[in-house]
Amino acid sequence: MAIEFTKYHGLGNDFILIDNRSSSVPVITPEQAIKLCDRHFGIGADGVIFALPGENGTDYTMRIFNSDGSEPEMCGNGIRCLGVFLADLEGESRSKDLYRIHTLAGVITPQLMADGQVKVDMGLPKLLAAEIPTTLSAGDSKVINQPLEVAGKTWEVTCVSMGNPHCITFVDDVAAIPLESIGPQFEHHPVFPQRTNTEFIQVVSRNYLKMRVWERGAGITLACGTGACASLVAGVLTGKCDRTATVELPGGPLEIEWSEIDQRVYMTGPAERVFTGKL
Ligand SMILES: N[C@@H](CCC[C@H](N)C(=O)O)C(=O)O
Repeated sequence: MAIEFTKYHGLGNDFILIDNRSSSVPVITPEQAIKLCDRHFGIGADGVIFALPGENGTDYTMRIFNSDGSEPEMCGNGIRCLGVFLADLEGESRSKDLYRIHTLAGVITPQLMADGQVKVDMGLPKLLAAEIPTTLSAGDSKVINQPLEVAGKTWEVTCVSMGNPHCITFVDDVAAIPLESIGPQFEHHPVFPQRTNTEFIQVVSRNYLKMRVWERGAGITLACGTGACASLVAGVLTGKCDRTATVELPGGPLEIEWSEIDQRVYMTGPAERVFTGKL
């Protein structure tokens, strides 16, 4: 059976997108996703994303497999790519610019803007330890500036869930962080029962943050949308930044806002089609 795919990226966080609208079961298994994501023996990507029929009255459902075959609840850069992919698939029959997407993190709404950017209502951040989940604090308390021992050093971490878990550490110089060696130690730390994504943040000003990320199930990536949202929320919780900021990632900038009005997080950034192919 031939399966068509399109490769997209959001600031270098790259995905294989598959039109799965005729079935609610992904046409690729997690094991196959691992092979497709391989950068030497496959297509090469940080994950595989499926556009499935909508559930619970939504327009579509998004599912995603990380490059290690695990299934995360949400993906910020991926959902911007999905928005553009859906618009391409619908072509002339497209009647709207805003899609309601069912995800494991709830309903997320990417909106295609006139300037080509995609603005996403990423929903409410979750802040309680049990929701992250982490055992770093009592389940019903927040995890803000908590000490965590990793690689023989004590790090002050703040944890935020954007549907998926994030552990954020503020540092003086992101370039000096040995991400390759310490990333996996954060990801697999026993205080994170579902593993974690880990963000290192340098506060350049109250509206400009520099970020490097180690992603659960994917390792070092050039950008992480949920990570940028979680980091801004962590910056506000720790008093380090304003509620609106540019988060500069190795792949480029994302504009993030944690709205004072509705407490939801909004992310704006690009999504680019790279090429199409057939498996
Ligand atoms: N790159 C993504 C996040 C993808 C999921 C993550 N690896 C996880 O397992 O939670 C983003 O842009 O948010």
